[in-house]
Amino acid sequence: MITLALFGTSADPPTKAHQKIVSWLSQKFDAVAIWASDNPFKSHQTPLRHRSQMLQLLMEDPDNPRNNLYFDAELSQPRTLETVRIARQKWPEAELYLVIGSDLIPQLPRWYHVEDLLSQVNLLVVPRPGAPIREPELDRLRQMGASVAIADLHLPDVSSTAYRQTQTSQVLTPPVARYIQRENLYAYQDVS
Ligand SMILES: Nc1ncnc2c1ncn2[C@@H]1O[C@H](COP(=O)(O)OP(=O)(O)OP(=O)(O)O)[C@@H](O)[C@H]1O
Ligand SMILES: O=C(O)c1ccc[n+]([C@@H]2O[C@H](COP(=O)([O-])O)[C@@H](O)[C@H]2O)c1
Repeated sequence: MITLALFGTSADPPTKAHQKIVSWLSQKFDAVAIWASDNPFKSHQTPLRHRSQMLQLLMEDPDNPRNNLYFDAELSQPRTLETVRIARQKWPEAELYLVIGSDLIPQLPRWYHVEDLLSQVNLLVVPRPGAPIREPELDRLRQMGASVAIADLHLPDVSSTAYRQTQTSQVLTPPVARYIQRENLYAYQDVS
């Protein structure tokens, strides 16, 4: 049995935090599957094909020495239950760990068929600055059948939203910043 981490993101755009998460997972798990997807709860500023391209650029980082990262466009489903169904077909021998930041804990009970989802994966929560992990919320997930672990990982306080609002390229990895410049994405538009 191998351990497989599943990390999906809207990647609009992917930041240095996403990069750190992927590097850490690559060191801790036998294999890591990543994908960019549309989020049923959000609208996105950039077409999925660009977000997928930018996410793949994270894999070029020399901090990812292990050859165990898989970008997989077939996993790119808005509903994670569908992603997990596909992952189970592809890696039938794997124990699955669904990775989410702690900011997603309060909304997880509203995900599509969440109890079915939680019965098929372990949950690995990555602490996010500004999103404290509250025990009652974890208990609620456990009551829904979740097996929860907390990652021992310290991440920068950066977000895709902050990038979209300020275009501060320090929150991006250099290949992603170059891609955005080349494709002229997230161009500042003053509509006032
Ligand atoms: N700085 C961070 N620390 C911890 N987890 C993070 C961080 N940034 C993103 N994540 C986690 O990575 C996953 C994908 O995040 P997402 O692509 O939505 O980034 P985001 O910065 O939250 O985007 P947006 O600002 O557009 O909502 C989610 O599980 C999220 O919780
Ligand atoms: O399955 C759901 O109902 C569901 C609801 C919201 C978000 N998700 C998934 O959660 C992952 C992270 O989303 P995001 O926007 O926080 O990067 C991404 O793969 C989404 O498809 C899934």
